Amino acid sequence: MKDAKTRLRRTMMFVPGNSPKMINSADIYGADSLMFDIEDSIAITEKDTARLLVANALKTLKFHSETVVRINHPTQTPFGMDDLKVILPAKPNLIRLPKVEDISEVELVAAEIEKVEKENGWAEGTINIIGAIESVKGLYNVREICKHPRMAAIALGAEDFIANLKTQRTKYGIELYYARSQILMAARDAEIQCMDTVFSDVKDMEGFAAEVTRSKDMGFDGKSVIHPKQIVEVHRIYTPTDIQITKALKVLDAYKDSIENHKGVLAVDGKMIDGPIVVRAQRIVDQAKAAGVNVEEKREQA
Ligand SMILES: CC(=O)SCCNC(=O)CCNC(=O)[C@H](O)C(C)(C)COP(=O)(O)OP(=O)(O)OC[C@H]1O[C@@H](n2cnc3c(N)ncnc32)[C@H](O)[C@@H]1OP(=O)(O)O
Ligand SMILES: O=C([O-])CC(=O)C(=O)O
Ligand SMILES: [Mg+2]
Repeated sequence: MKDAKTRLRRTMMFVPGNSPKMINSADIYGADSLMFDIEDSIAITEKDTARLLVANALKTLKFHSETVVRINHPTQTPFGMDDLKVILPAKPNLIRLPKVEDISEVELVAAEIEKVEKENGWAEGTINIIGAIESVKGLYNVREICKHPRMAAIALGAEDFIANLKTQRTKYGIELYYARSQILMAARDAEIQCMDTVFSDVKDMEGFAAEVTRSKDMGFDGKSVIHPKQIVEVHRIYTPTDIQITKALKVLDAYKDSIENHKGVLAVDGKMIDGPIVVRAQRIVDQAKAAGVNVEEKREQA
């Protein structure tokens, strides 16, 4: 479970669960997580087919990416509990609980997971939950929701959220600023991850890059995406630059030296280094390593 709360999740790509073609090729695009959808991209008449297709894919295909299944809501729709019955035995890494509004909904899904883990002799925490806040009511309960032990991450579902807010999405996202901030604070307080919502215009790569940069700067761990070409852009934005990495290494090396040699206040390139700077430097190095950067090579180049 520890890994579920910390693993690299820069991108989580939605894959419609009724498309064998997209399901079969999804793993080649290098998303950190793949989210097979049986909720809003699937028509009511296709729910049974999508559920079975996704379960079958999970059982028979090998995935490098983390696997996530977005179920239908377990109490607000007649499909959610059946989704769990079919999907859980196929052992996805995470269940995406959409439109979550209350801790009781997380408890309901968690109880089903626990049952299936026990039946199969799997370790506790084999399957975890990512919730999606998609309404004001959900936002008001987000702190309690994030603290459930099965929760690995929380996400914003902006399309539904703005419908509930009775507004529209703007270029700068002012209408989502409060929700994004609140969800982030709740995630950090609960020590789980936080994913930003989809950007639906796949043609507008400039607008997409601007939104990803803003949400990364706010503190989000990653972005939900709907098309393979969005993956490359998010990974580029989320991977620290060479300059950031070498600077961070310098800070960490100086800090290590000051601890080992009992030195007092230290400075790097004329700038005083204190606790929070060391923490941020460590995060940059961790992010670079997680993204596959050879950090030792950068140290040699520094
Ligand atoms: C508000 C919400 O709930 S959002 C979440 C629900 N929405 C979704 O799940 C939508 C996911 N995305 C998609 O279905 C598609 O990207 C669409 C419909 C938007 C566009 O699809 P296409 O017109 O096929 O896009 P395009 O032709 O550019 O695709 C290029 C390739 O990427 C593949 N691809 C595109 N999107 C995806 C995806 N999400 N997952 C896997 N493969 C994909 C296509 O199959 C195609 O493969 P090919 O080159 O082997 O033929
Ligand atoms: O969770 C997401 O990003 C997609 C979604 O369902 C929404 O925006 O309503
Ligand atoms: Mg939604």
